[in-house]
Amino acid sequence: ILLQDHVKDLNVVVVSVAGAFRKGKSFLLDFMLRYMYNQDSVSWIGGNNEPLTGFKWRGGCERETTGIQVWSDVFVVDKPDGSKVAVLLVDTQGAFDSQSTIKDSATVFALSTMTSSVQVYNLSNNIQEDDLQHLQLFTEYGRLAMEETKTKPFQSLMFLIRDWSFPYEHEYGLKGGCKFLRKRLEVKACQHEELQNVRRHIDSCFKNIACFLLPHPGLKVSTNPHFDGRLIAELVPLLLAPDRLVEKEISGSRITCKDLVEYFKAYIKIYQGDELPHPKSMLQATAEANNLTAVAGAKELYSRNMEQVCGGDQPYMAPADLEHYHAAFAEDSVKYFRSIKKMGGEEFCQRYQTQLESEMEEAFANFSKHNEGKNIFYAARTPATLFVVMFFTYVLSGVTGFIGLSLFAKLANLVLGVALLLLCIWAYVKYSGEFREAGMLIDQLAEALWEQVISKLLEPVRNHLAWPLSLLPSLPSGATLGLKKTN
Ligand SMILES: Nc1nc2c(ncn2[C@@H]2O[C@H](COP(=O)(O)OP(=O)(O)OP(=O)(O)O)[C@@H](O)[C@H]2O)c(=O)[nH]1
Ligand SMILES: [Mg+2]
Repeated sequence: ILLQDHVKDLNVVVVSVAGAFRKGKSFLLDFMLRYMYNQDSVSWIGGNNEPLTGFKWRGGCERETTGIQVWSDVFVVDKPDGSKVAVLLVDTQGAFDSQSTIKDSATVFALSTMTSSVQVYNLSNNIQEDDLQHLQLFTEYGRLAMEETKTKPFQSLMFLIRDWSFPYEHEYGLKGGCKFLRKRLEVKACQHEELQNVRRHIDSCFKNIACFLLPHPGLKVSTNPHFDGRLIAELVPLLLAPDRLVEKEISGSRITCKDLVEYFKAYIKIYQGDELPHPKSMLQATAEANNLTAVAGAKELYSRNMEQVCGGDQPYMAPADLEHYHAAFAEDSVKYFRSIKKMGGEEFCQRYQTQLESEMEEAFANFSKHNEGKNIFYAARTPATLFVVMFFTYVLSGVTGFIGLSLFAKLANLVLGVALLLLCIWAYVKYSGEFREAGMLIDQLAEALWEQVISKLLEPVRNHLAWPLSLLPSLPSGATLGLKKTN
């Protein structure tokens, strides 16, 4: 549609209508079509007996329009300044129907707002606070997908209020609408911050904001055909008369039909990807926030308790005791988590409890490591192992040299030299903090030697001489050094 030869290089004007489902959006767009097809005629609005065709509309309670639809004819209009522009009319899927998630509704609304120069926000009866909140959510979702600019990201927004029934307070039409809107969007010092934020957000998103009050088409229409017609006849040219057309701009520059295709593709790709957060229903978002706060509070309680028994300034503690404390504190924290009132129900809450438990396990692993670091025997294990190796090879080289096996003696001496070298490197690393990878390698080597050879060799001796050798490091399993828990 947009790449036809006669339009592709013209600046584009995109008028879109969006809002909740079943509120007469497609119906209104069909009047816009009548206007565009019969622009030169004063009676463009048509007779009472002409069927209203174009974008498919119907009565009933189930949704009709799905997705985003553009009218297949792009209208070429001469503006008063002599330039030619292409006008595109866009119908959208109604928000909040029973088959769409909040994300679906937000995506349709955001995409149509991002790609239109005039967005008509179609509402019924009144502007409610939730209408503003949804507008805020949807436009924010749109803004996220666009490149960040200092200017306002979107162009014109027209609140269109159908079935306005308070003309005695604010008269029908644009003038009454703008007066009403000014009052509704006013930011007052006495307002709650939440209300102020919504209003500021909407103001920061659109360059122009207007409002039009349209009466109920019901009885008045059948008894007085000119009544409603007059207002529709007023509304449509406001949006579509040649001198009122607003060309689509993206980051400050006007775009052509051809460009619009590229923008559509790019935006759709962003919404298909995983980069954007998921817009959620109010209950879900609130429940998540409740649960996350409770998880954070419970975890904080756990960390504080653990800090008290094994924090940085506390001495080394036997791992078994530490585990004991961990179990008790974790239980307390879960109890605390469960005692906080949260929205979302049991199953939802259970998911966050599992998250809390795994976070505490993670924290415990860190506390344990920290605790092990405080054991001086653990720290001394590498040099101890190297010393044992050196001692053993020294004796071995002496004995083998004495009985004439000089090759063995030389080999033992070589190992002795390597062990000594490793010890020197290790000491340098510990002292300077440089070449930490080399230090870690030596630690690993020593640990493997200790676990695989020395501790096995020492096993029988340890069994015979239980007490003195219990001082030898045998971490991490079952060290009995450290302080006993006091109640
Ligand atoms: N009360 C009222 N009804 C209207 C108005 N305009 C149109 N309708 C009726 O609203 C019904 C739905 O019209 P559609 O144009 O199909 O509504 P829609 O918003 O496009 O609906 P979806 O495509 O499902 O989102 C039709 O029966 C129209 O006659 C209006 O201003 N007030
Ligand atoms: Mg529709």
